[in-house]
Amino acid sequence: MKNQASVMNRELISKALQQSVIKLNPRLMMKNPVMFVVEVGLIISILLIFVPNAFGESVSTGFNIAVAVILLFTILFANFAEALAEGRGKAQADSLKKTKKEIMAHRVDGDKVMEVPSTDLRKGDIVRVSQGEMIPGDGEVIKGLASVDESAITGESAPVIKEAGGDFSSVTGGTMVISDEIMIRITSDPGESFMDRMISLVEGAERQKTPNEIALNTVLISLTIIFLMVVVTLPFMANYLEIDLAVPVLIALLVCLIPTTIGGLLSAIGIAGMDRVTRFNVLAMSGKAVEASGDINTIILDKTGTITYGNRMASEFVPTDEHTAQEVGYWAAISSTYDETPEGRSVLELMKKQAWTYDQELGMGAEIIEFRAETRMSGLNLPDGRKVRKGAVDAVKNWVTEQGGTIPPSLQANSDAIASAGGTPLAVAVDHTIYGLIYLKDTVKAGMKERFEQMRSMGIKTIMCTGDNPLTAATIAREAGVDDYIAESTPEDKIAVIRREQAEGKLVAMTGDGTNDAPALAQADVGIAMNSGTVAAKEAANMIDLDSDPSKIIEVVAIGKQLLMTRGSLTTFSIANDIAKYFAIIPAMFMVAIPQMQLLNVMNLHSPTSAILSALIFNAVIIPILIPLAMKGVAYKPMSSSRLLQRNLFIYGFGGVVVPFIGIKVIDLLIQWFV
Ligand SMILES: Nc1ncnc2c1ncn2[C@@H]1O[C@H](COP(=O)(O)OP(=O)(O)OP(=O)(O)O)[C@@H](O)[C@H]1O
Ligand SMILES: [K+]
Ligand SMILES: [Mg+2]
Repeated sequence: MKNQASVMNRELISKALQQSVIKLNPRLMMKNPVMFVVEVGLIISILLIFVPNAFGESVSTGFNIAVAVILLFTILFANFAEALAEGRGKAQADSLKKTKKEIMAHRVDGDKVMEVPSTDLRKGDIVRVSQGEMIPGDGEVIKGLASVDESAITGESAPVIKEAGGDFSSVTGGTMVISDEIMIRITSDPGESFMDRMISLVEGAERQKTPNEIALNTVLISLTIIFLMVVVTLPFMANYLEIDLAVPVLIALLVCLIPTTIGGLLSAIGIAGMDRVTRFNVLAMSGKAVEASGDINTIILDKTGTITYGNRMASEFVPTDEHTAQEVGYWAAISSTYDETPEGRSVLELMKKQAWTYDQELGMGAEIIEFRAETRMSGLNLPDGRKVRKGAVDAVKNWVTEQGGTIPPSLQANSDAIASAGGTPLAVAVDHTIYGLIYLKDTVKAGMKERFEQMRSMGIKTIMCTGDNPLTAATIAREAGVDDYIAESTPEDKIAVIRREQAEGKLVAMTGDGTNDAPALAQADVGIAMNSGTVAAKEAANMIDLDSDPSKIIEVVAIGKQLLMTRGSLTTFSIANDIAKYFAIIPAMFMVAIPQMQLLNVMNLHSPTSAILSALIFNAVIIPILIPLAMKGVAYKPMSSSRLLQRNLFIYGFGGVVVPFIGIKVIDLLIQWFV
């Protein structure tokens, strides 16, 4: 994603110009009712050029042609805004498509290995990928460990470790294995891969109007209908005053009154917002998620892999009372014989590093108790009847007590010492005896404290939710600088926290990487999964951060706020504008018949004709003038939302009334020699 198409290059502009003409098709136009009304006006005014008396009172052919030309440009400008916004996504999609090529995969069928094209792979297929080979499809590592170059999708050149079991098990098609060998279970059918989704996303194929946009559109349509009724009834009232109003004049009045500025820019604003998120290397699955992030009050983060680097490694075996470190290591290793999680394998690595041995045969034929977030334990039930466990200290304590064992006196102090240093203690037990602890080390990602400080200044509360013990949680929470934390939380607890906040009327974002985070990611208003995380997490989320940086939420929130502000500001501006145009046109229409109307001609415009045309020209050119603002968004500074609102109301409301007076006057001065 980092190899972006430059913001405005020649090719982009020429394609957008083409699209602006193609979009004149009334069937496409109908999707934007405000601009569709302008198009109907255009058709009528063209008709009047050829049949001037079609609706009675006629005006000069020159005026008729002028109105038609200005209306045509009004529509073209609006189309251009939308096409330009869409064009950037299309250019990105094209460059992504180029990286997508067909490759050969080694599909494993039982003990046969078959060479098949990647397009033949289906969900559930198992493939083997070795050093130097491209990963043929999205999937989950089921065996082995490899370093993978994901720069094709993330733009990040440093390789990442992918391994079975843990939160780093998901792989993406099109990325490259640069060392070792892994077995992968394919998780997507052809055409539904991550890359496919990414392409259709940036291409805008999946773009749907957000609820906010639909609401605003409804307001704009209502305004249009109201003004349409006003303009249609106007001739009857005028008739009563014995004034004849020509149809082209009425069309010009209508187009000036209806909210064409925001109507023309609305979809460009939305598309550009999505595009800005993508440029921060975040994939948003819907515009709704981007908008919601602008109003986020609370952010829930998981600890391991989100706030910390997540490579929780065994660094020491700590015995209790009469036991030795070797004994702890021995039983920790036995319990980890089949534990494919990074924590489990790091135990075996620490044994190797210490050059301590254990009976590798002992675990053979044992019943495997896999690690689960709910039990927070893993281990084996040995064939000889002994049960070996390792896991969160409180979980193992409960398990030992249930079997009638006692808790060694020194356990608590040792475990507290590890936890207060920010480490995770895992207790190791066989039946009713606790041998000691495994010290799992992890570190807080760099720069977290400053980032959480920034969130606080944006008025966002941060809560860390972890399955870890309270002491470790407290230490990491302090180190990272989050506002609040919840320890020993199960997946259900994470959802409960989100629901509690939502019940208070708050909008909640959740970041996470694990399968156990998936339900919470789905429950949150904005769920951001780390790209390093599991397939389940990525599927449940409505955004994926390709850089796996949880503090990226700051940028996403800023973009969301900016999107909402831009839309609000331009709507205010557009409607304020129309008031000024009203003052230009209404006096002009009645001036000839009612000389007193001259009083209302506050702008002292040259003639009725030039007044109407100036207003109409201003109405058209304001659209392209505002395109850069619609695309870039109005500037966002972290401050309270009420102050922001006041500031924007002043700039865009007051500015919206004043600017047209000046603009129309200038245009009037310029065209007075022609009319
Ligand atoms: N392989 C394992 N075997 C036994 N116990 C484990 C294993 N891995 C983790 N644990 C224990 O289970 C607890 C919960 O782990 P898990 O990774 O599910 O936490 P979590 O809820 O995702 O929170 P976070 O990711 O923020 O730490 C850990 O704190 C640890 O005590
Ligand atoms: K208008
Ligand atoms: Mg986790």
